[in-house]
Amino acid sequence: MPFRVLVTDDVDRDGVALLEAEPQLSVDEVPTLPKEELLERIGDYDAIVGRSATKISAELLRRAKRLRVVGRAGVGVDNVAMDVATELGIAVINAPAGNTIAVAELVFGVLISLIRHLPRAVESMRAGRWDRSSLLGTELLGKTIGIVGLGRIGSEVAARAHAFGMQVHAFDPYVADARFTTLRVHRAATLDALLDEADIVTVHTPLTDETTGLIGRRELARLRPGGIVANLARGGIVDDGALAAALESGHVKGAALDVYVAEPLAADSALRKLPNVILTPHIGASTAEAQRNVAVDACAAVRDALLSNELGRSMNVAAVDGQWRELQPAMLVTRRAAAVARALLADMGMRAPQRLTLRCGASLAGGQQALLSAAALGAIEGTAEAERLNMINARALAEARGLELVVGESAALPPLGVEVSLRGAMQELAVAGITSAEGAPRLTRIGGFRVDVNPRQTLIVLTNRDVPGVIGRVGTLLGDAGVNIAEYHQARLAQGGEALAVVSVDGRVDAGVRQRLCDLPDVQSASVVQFREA
Ligand SMILES: NC(=O)c1ccc[n+]([C@@H]2O[C@H](COP(=O)([O-])OP(=O)(O)OC[C@H]3O[C@@H](n4cnc5c(N)ncnc54)[C@H](O)[C@@H]3O)[C@@H](O)[C@H]2O)c1
Ligand SMILES: O=C(O)CC[C@@H](O)C(=O)O
Repeated sequence: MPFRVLVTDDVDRDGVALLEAEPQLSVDEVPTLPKEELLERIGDYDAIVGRSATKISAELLRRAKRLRVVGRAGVGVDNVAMDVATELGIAVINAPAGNTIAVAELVFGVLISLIRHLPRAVESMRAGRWDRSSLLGTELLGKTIGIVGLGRIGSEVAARAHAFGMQVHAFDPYVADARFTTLRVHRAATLDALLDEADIVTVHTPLTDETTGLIGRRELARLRPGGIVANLARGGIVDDGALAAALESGHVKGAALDVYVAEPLAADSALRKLPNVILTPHIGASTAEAQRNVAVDACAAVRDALLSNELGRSMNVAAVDGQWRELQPAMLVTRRAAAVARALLADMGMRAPQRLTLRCGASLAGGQQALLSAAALGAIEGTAEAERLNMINARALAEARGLELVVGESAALPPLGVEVSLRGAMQELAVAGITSAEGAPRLTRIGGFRVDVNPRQTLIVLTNRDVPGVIGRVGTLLGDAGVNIAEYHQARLAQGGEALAVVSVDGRVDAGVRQRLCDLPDVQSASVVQFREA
């Protein structure tokens, strides 16, 4: 059955066409739906793609029993209940870069409109007047622009501000000095320092707890008299009430707003009546180029997530710096190692490990967070509802069970090696593996035993006394049970001592066969690890 994708909010055609081109995808394109209708329909879809108009609420996500992917043709995901999506294992994919230029250009559009009184000039001409004297403006040249948030858009605003001959200052505690230097931007040590210097303040941060009300009454008062404020980022970063008061008192000379706490802005909002304010209806990203860019970007990523389980672009899966495909073998061996450790400990009577420690070789350092998700997945799969368990929610689910997750690099491992260690109150077991560019991933160590086996389909792990005849008896028993052996690796610590065998077999091994293995002479334990599909 094809995956069903609901596309809404006027996502650009070029993006939708990418989805429609796939025979395995069935696409329904609808205008922005009223909340109740969307709640009714969402249960039929595997993915939804939209812009900011459709609210992907917790209620909607919980109704969406099939949903695997939310695609956002744009940057902001403040319309998506991200925590709930993560809890349910639903990937949230956005298009972070495609509308950067559109917003940066609009910043200068609205600033020049403000300081040259363009709306009044146009209006006066339409009214048949010739009011040149009341339309005396000011210039950008030589003025100081204070950029709050030197990310994608803030950086493009900085580049354009230079072109206008402005002094460019910015405040962004999360951006390194080197970036300020490259962009030729003066770093303000604090927001207050920025406000002290700026003639124009423009915000380009996300809306977070920290940035809500970032520019409030105190900050506006700090701005020099006659200052200008622009918010084309998210409603609420600039406190509208405080801004209105500062504009009415004349302390702030002008403001430009494209975004509002509640959108659409109420028809009777007091903001609409403020003097010298340019209001636009959230059109920062509304250029043909930007809409095409974000639609193509988001739809391609949604397609790949559905058809190839490619989650590297998902915001709520651990970041892997664009190396999702390259990390697949390492993720697989990590997940398998964790599954083996969990199964062996469970057979020793320890079903609730308290701590999972993942160590990665040097070449896997950039993928540590994704690999930790893979380890968490391996550690709980088989004991959680498979339908809803994936790389996105595995860590949250594991932690909810009290499993502490730790990851770090280890110089003792080969560059492409991993080791998953699970620890309970009394026992600890480490399972190591390795991946290579060419071959299949291999498990290389179980506890103290060196092994060499490809963890595919089903693994039987036996402990036995190192005496003659055990391998033959195991082989015969499995053969009689119709279980085909793919690989058999026998390891021992010392001749005649304890030995461990890992047997990779095709298909399933039932409880009866396992019991008969346990009952064989000289076999001390037999565990069966049935791997889930990758
Ligand atoms: N008006 C529109 O149509 C439109 C379109 C696109 C993006 N946006 C909004 O613009 C904003 C910026 O987008 P972007 O793509 O540049 O994001 P980005 O993530 O590239 O940059 C955001 C920057 O804000 C900084 N930041 C975070 N918290 C901060 C704080 N407390 N103080 C100072 N800096 C802080 C971050 O370090 C980062 O550098 C977002 O809110 C986005 O939703 C609006
Ligand atoms: O046009 C839109 O859908 C919103 C654009 C913008 O705010 C974004 O978050 O990308």
